[in-house]
Amino acid sequence: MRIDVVTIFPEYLEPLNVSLVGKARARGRLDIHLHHLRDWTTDVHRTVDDTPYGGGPGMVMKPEPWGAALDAVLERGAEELAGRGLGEGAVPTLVVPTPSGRPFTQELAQRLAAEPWLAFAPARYEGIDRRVIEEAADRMPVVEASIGDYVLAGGEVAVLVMVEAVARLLPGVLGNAESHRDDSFAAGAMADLLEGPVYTKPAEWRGRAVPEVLLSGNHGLIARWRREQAFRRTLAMRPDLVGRWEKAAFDKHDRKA
Ligand SMILES: N#Cc1c(-c2ccc3ccn(Cc4ccc(CN5CCOCC5)cc4)c3c2)n[nH]c1N
Repeated sequence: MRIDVVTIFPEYLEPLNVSLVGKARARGRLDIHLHHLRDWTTDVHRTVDDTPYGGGPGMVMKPEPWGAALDAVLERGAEELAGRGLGEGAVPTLVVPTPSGRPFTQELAQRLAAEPWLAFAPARYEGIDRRVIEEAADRMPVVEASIGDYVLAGGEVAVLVMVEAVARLLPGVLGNAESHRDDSFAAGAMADLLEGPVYTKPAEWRGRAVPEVLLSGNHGLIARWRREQAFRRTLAMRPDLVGRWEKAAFDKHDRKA
């Protein structure tokens, strides 16, 4: 997968050089290109923002630098991907982090992980002039997404979240020991349930023992205990998911009947 990121804070994305994403890059599973938006400004001050039409708080990111930056991303990326046999005229899916976006979910991460090329447009200030998104949507798929119901100062943190969530789903990125098979929110027997508690050695620590069932070697009992713990955890932390899980479990049972 190729990923392009256009930002005025490339240093904010340093974490994409370490750990899981860093390893995926080193293994050639992920090819990330950072682009400094100010490289597409034309004034001596390298201005990227201006006052909002119609008044209101803060500043808005100017369309010209973004338009020129996205032009360059498309041109360079298409050339590189054509060189890898992805066919002429390839375009990325443009992901725009925004507080007014659709929820960034595991399902959306899985959808994006199936794409060969993503471009991220993390904004700052009050966001990007709307015409940039509309013009981009005329030439590539655009996904406007939010990582949660809280307010950040810009989109770079969201890019770190989204890239990690997508990267761990790419083939060969997670080792066997770290399967994403039982992820919360992933499809499967524990679909939509939160993970229950996990334990490792020692069997007793500061007077607290590991639940006996986990030491029993009885895999059926262990699996049942884990499902029960996952259900309890979900009921306590995310009762909104329990309904979804019950429906999925019922549908599954109903389909068998
Ligand atoms: N993903 C994600 C995000 C973001 C996010 C993502 C991208 C950008 C680019 C700029 N910002 C700052 C910003 C904050 C709030 C507002 C709304 N304004 C309405 C008028 O009153 C003032 C406030 C606009 C811009 C961003 C925030 N926040 N939270 C998420 N889950």
